[in-house]
Order: sequence, then C-alpha cells, then structure tokens
Amino acid sequence: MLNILMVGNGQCGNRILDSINRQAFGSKSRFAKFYAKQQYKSNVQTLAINTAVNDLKEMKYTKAKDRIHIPHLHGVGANRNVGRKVFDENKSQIMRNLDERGSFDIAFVITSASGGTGSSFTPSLIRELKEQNDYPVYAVVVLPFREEGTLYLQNAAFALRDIRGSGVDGIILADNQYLKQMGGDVESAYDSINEMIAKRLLFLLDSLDSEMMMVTDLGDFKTVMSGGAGIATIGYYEADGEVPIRTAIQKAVSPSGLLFNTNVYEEASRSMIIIKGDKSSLSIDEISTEVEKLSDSVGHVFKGIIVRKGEYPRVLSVLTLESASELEELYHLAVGAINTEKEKKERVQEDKEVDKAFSQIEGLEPQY
Ligand SMILES: Nc1nc2c(ncn2[C@@H]2O[C@H](COP(=O)(O)OP(=O)(O)OP(=O)(O)O)[C@@H](O)[C@H]2O)c(=O)[nH]1
Repeated sequence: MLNILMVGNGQCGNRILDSINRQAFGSKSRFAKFYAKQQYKSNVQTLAINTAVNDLKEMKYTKAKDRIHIPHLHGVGANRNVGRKVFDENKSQIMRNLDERGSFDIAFVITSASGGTGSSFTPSLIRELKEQNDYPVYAVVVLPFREEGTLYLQNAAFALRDIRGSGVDGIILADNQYLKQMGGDVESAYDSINEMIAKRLLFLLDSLDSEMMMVTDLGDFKTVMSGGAGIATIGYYEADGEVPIRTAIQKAVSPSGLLFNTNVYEEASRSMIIIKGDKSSLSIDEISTEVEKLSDSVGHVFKGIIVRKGEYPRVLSVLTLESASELEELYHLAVGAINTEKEKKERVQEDKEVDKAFSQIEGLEPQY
C-alpha cells in the first residue's frame, strides 16, 4: 500500500483537493466529511493550506484537521512577495503538521500559478519537503485564463520558474484557458475543471497501487516524469458504452482529453498509458498497435492494464513534454504584462498631477 500526500495551496489548490476528497468519499452528501471514510486504496493524506480563512471554510469534503489556516488578512492579494514572507514566518508550523503525518512514498502539491498564496507557498514548500525527505514531489499547476489581467500573467510566469527551480520532480500542467471550453459561468467552469483534474489524479493514484494484468508502478511513473523538460500533462477518456479500445487510447491523448494544449505527437517525450476495463474490451493486439504508434513519435511508452469486471474502457495518459509552444506563448504574454505594470508604476512616480492638486491647500486650514 502506498503512502500518498496531497497538499492543496491557495483557493484553487484547496478547491481541487476538495473535489478529490468529494470523489474519494463516493458520496455527494454535504455531511460525508463527518461520517464517511475516504475510499482510497492507498493511505492518502490530504492537507489544504491557505491564508484566506473563507476559502478553507468553503471546503465541503475535507476534514477540519486537514485544513491549515495561516493568518494573513484575507489572502495575500496576488502579491507573491508577501506570500513568500508569510510562508517563511509560518514554515515551522506547516512543516510540523506535515511531519506528524508520517512518511510518504510520493507527494503532490496542487496550486494555481497566478494567485498570491498558492503560487508563492508551493515552491517554498516543495523545497522544504525535498530537503527533509527523499520521496518524489510533483506539482500540479493550474494556469490562468489569459484575460484575467497583468498581475496573474506575471505571477504565472515567475511561479512556474520558481516551482521548476524548487527541486520538484516534475510539474503537471492544467490550463484554465484551454479547459474553459467546458462552458457555463466561471463558477461552474471551475467546478468542471476541478472535477476533471481530480478524476485524473484519483485514477493515477488508483493505478499506482493496483494489481495490474500488465504492471506499471511508481518506478515507471517516476521515469516518465523525469523525462522531457520537467513539464507534463495528463489526458483521460472514459467510455459510456462499448468502444474499441484503440479509440479509447486515441481519445486519451487527443485535445479533448488533455489538461493542457499540446500536440502529443510533436511535443511529448515519454508517456505512460493506463487502461482499465472489462477483459472482453481489452484487445491486446489493438492496445499494442496503438502503443506502438505512440512510441514511434514519443519515444518510450509504459503501458499498464487493469481488468475491472463489467466496466466500460477508461484510459489515462501521462505525458512529459520536451517542448511546449503554448507555454512559450504564455511567457510572451507575461513579458508584455510585466512591461505594462512597470510602465504604469513609472508613470505614477513621474506624474505629480495629484500631488499638485493637494499642494494647493498646503498651509491652509478648513474654515467653518
Ligand atoms: N481551475 C480552477 N482555477 C481556479 C479556481 N479558483 C481560482 N482559480 C484560478 O486561480 C487563479 C487565482 O489564484 P487563487 O488560487 O485564487 O489565489 P490564492 O493562491 O488563493 O492567492 P491569493 O488569493 O492571492 O491570496 C486564477 O487564475 C483563477 O482563475 C478553481 O476553483 N479552479
């Protein structure tokens, strides 16, 4: 049995963690967290960390003991410098809480790249975890909608760079912009995106701890994640009826199944494909042909097959990328955003118009 740590930092990280717990409780009841036991096969410890107490209170499926509030007003207002400072001031409390949870085989830290709390806590937390332990730590990082503004864009660029430099064993990207095709208003888009990410992570956890017909394990996952440029994404397909297994595999690496915009056949570097379903739907010939096709362009593909009686096929793909044109595009936008912020600041410093207005009443007193 694997010991797995899942930390959700900041609002976005908290909500995705809550979605993971909701799906793991297997109950939609609001009271599930009080009486139900999570249905994890592994020993999974979940921990939500936030500076904003309201974000923590909003969590419906994560137990109170698994939520740490780091008091700082109502969040750090997208300011990563403040976030870093707040983390340092509270580091010992956070690390003590994690130490008390025992030792792990693998950890995931989930955050948005663009807010203040999660994006600044995550690199520091991962650095601490890596210094004090020898298990692999992966970051699950959510990129912003591109229209959310200059501060979020610049945060995303710096946060990703900081997380990459933190000693992390790999970064799994999910992109709000790419996934907004889910439609609906922002809240329901968030819910659907969180559910997609949660479902994929739970499938991954389940597979890493499974008795498979053909085995992929934590070692294989580590090898896949260490390939490429340290950046990865996950794809998924779930059939709601009988479909040929080759179609299910193709869909799990196609744009509709991925969390991040990439052309797998051009940008992926290593891959892991995990296939679940009833024995009757798992044609080994079809699986081999599809995996061969993928490995022709990707390089190495690990495959795992899990037989689940009576279930329609489900396929998960983990793909590390050696290049990511979408990320280059994001950094291009971020440079523009940083320059805009810089120019605005300089203009305010140069522009003394407001000071001139105030100076007109210098030395005067109100007369009543
Ligand atoms: N997918 C998804 N994205 C979210 C969610 N909540 C916020 N975001 C995105 O996260 C970014 C903002 O980061 P947050 O996680 O809200 O910020 P924070 O880490 O709590 O930091 P501060 O609020 O600045 O203290 C924006 O790009 C949002 O679009 C969510 O539930 N799901």
